[in-house]
Amino acid sequence: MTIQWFPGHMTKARRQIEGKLKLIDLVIELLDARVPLSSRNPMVDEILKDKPRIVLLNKADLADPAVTNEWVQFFKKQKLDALPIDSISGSQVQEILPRSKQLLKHKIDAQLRKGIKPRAIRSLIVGIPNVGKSTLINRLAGKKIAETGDKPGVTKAQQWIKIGTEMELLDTPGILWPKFEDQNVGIRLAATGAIKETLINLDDIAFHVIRYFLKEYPERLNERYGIEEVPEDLSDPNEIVNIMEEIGQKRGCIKRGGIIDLEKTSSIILREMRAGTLGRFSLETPGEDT
Ligand SMILES: Nc1nc2c(ncn2[C@@H]2O[C@H](COP(=O)(O)OP(=O)(O)OP(=O)(O)O)[C@@H](O)[C@H]2O)c(=O)[nH]1
Repeated sequence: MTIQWFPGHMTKARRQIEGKLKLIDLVIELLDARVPLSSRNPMVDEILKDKPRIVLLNKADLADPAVTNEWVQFFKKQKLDALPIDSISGSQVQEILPRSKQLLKHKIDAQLRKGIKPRAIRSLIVGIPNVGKSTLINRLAGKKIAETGDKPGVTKAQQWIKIGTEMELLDTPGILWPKFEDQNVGIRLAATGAIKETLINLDDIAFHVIRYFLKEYPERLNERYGIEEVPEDLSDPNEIVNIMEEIGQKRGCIKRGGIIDLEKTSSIILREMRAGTLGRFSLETPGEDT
């Protein structure tokens, strides 16, 4: 599996962000709480350099809360303040301003000591496509500013949006790219809907999802599909395909001649997983190989 990504786009995106960095005090790095590393640009430190930064683990409403907690600790060790949020309901979004002020406290205090009234913190949201940048901008602004959608690559058009009196946000987010060369990253991003399904074989994505759920959340597969036994050897692809076929059989995905329709089965698994029918889940944990 290879995903084509024109290197020229990366250079252009990087230059655009570097141009904006000069205008701002703070970067808000948006990651998907279910896949914080896979949804992270591998060159982000190099691109953002020493610009103060807070990390937001977005879509935390969909992620496994225990694993999200582990990620918060992981980022803390890297001296990064990570905050789980849900941009749709707005849960924890109100924490962004106090955390930003805390991060820039030395600068704000220095201004106050000189008798200067601190100006609004200028910030920029950065993240890969479909991570929720526009949804967060709209939530912070309290109105619809940016175009949102569930298809990757919708964000377009720049001005400062006032977030109360203490923060201003650039209305156009910085678009980063994920680590495409890693097959696991591609699969996890396709599983969470961050990259177009057409780029990766549906069966491949569902295969990896089922294997992960068998390992981490077997009880969910039992509840939903009646999968009572977890195969001993999860590294054996046959075992995983057997489980997928069992699901297909139960869901009536049968082709002519009694053959299980794996593509239809995969499509059902992915749809139900994304709709939350299989419960809240994370597809990677800190320390695990990505
Ligand atoms: N459940 C949940 N869904 C979210 C959250 N934030 C965004 N979404 C959904 O994720 C999808 C992508 O959100 P956008 O705000 O369009 O993402 P974006 O990063 O601006 O995407 P591009 O325009 O492609 O760069 C939409 O369907 C949103 O409704 C969240 O916190 N929780």
